Amino acid sequence: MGNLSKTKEILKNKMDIVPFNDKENICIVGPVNLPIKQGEFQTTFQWYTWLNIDKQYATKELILDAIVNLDLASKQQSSVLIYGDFENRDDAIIRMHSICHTGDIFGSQRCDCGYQLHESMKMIADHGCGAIFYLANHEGRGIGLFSKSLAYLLQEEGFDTVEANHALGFEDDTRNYEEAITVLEALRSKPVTLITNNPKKLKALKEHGLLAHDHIPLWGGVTDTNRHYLETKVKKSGHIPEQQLIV
Ligand SMILES: Nc1nc2c(ncn2[C@@H]2O[C@H](COP(=O)(O)OP(=O)(O)OP(=O)(O)O)[C@@H](O)[C@H]2O)c(=O)[nH]1
Repeated sequence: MGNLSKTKEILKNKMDIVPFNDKENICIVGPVNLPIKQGEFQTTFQWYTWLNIDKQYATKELILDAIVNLDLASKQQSSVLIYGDFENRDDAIIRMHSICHTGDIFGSQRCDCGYQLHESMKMIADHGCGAIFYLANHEGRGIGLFSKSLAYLLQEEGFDTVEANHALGFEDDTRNYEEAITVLEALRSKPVTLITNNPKKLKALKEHGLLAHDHIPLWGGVTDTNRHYLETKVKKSGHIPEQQLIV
């Protein structure tokens, strides 16, 4: 303990650097053993997190030296929970979950995000092999938390979720899945089955040749306060209704 070069050797064994774009690499760290308990549901996932980092930090050593000065707490990172033999098993199921501060953390009933997060974690553990990507730069379908609160204020005046985004000058959905797909490709090369109702997510994976034929729909957690939001997903955002099961 306390020997700096030994500490770095331990950490470097759990780090992987993969190219992302012209300016950045992605540094993936893990697996970290993560026992979790949510009510009756209790299991252990293998947790990986990742950092988009300027290519000037080209080695693990340079990254480890830089982290104290990079103000990482103000740039929230994404992560992924893995269950089972994710690299090798043929039939892995995954969810690409967009962060929802209000739904996932506070249990907001304005949306179905908290339900989808917890339900998909259970589905993956029950299935025996899969991953849940928790995407930190997707808040409010890509508009950010502050803007989402403005959108909610407009919704209280009668706008639906899509109209509120447009009224603020945003697209309905500005999310991008390239970063998560790069990490997925580092963890596994075989196709996956996606837990989603969202055809844009299916399209993103399909373009990378990573999509198994079927998808797994995830409707539920409907309340009086999120029913209109869920209906708007189908009517305006193109989400696949409950009864239509094949891509
Ligand atoms: N702008 C905006 N974002 C919202 C609202 N309600 C939830 N969100 C965000 O929407 C994201 C979840 O997206 P959804 O479209 O509900 O679901 P999805 O991820 O596209 O599709 P599924 O995989 O089927 O769940 C999260 O980032 C939430 O923060 C809202 O009223 N306005």
